[in-house]
Amino acid sequence: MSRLTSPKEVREILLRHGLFAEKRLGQNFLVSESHLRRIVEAAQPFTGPVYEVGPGLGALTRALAEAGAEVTAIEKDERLRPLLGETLRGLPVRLVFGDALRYPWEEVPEGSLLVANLPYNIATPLVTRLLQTGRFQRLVFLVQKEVALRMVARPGTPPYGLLSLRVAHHARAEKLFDLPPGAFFPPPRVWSSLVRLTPKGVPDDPELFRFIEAAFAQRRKTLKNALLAAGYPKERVEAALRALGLGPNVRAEALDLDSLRRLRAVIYTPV
Ligand SMILES: C[S@@+](CC[C@H](N)C(=O)[O-])C[C@H]1O[C@@H](n2cnc3c(N)ncnc32)[C@H](O)[C@@H]1O
Repeated sequence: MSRLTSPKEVREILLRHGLFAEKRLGQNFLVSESHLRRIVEAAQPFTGPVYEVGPGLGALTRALAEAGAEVTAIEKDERLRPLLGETLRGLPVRLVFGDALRYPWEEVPEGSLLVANLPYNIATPLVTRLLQTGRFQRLVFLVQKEVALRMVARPGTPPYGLLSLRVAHHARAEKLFDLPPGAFFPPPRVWSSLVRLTPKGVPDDPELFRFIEAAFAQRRKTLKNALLAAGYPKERVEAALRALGLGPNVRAEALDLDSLRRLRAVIYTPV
């Protein structure tokens, strides 16, 4: 059986099934055996059911199942059904065909894991949603390097923003290693990174994030002007900045999650 770990093997199996890699679905298949192994290692131990989004040709799915994971794989591309039937034959994998953004993630068992080479166009909304469910104990996934940098960014650095804060609210974030375009077939235009998120079990806080969205809505403005533009009362904003020892020209991207949380609390404290 083909290991699917070279461009040649991937080209052959696609050809045999009359298929081609669909760019629209982010189909860049991982063809590097050593990276495959490192992804499986980063996800272990498999202390809960493993969900994979986008099994593609089944290379990662197979590696996970062979390492003892109980895998549910959700694939949008119905054309891959016969091919996955072949590559996953005999393995205890549950295949679901459909859009991962419509999957009932709120119903997965607590302590589940996500392990995936994510389609680039749904990575951010999907990861945000999975964190919000509070059901995952570990998420290990490949994304474009630029998205990985935003997920792990510290305040005051260019990639820091709403995504960094959403991730920081829910989880400890690590960027484990980078992969060159040549680790995939067809090769994407950009580098990718493996990210591991370890949720802290903190409930979602939609009101805090409405405030943070307002603070970051206009990055060129000062925090004060961004909040005024969003309708927060001037005297409360000024008083809160003073209470936190922040100058009137401070920008949202200079503040960490804790400072933004305190700022919001002071703005909302009745006088
Ligand atoms: C980057 S490829 C990864 C394939 C395979 N896991 C690998 O590592 O070689 C992304 C996969 O996600 C699938 N996909 C794209 N959008 C999806 C969606 N909304 N829901 C589920 N799967 C999706 C694509 O068809 C493709 O198989």
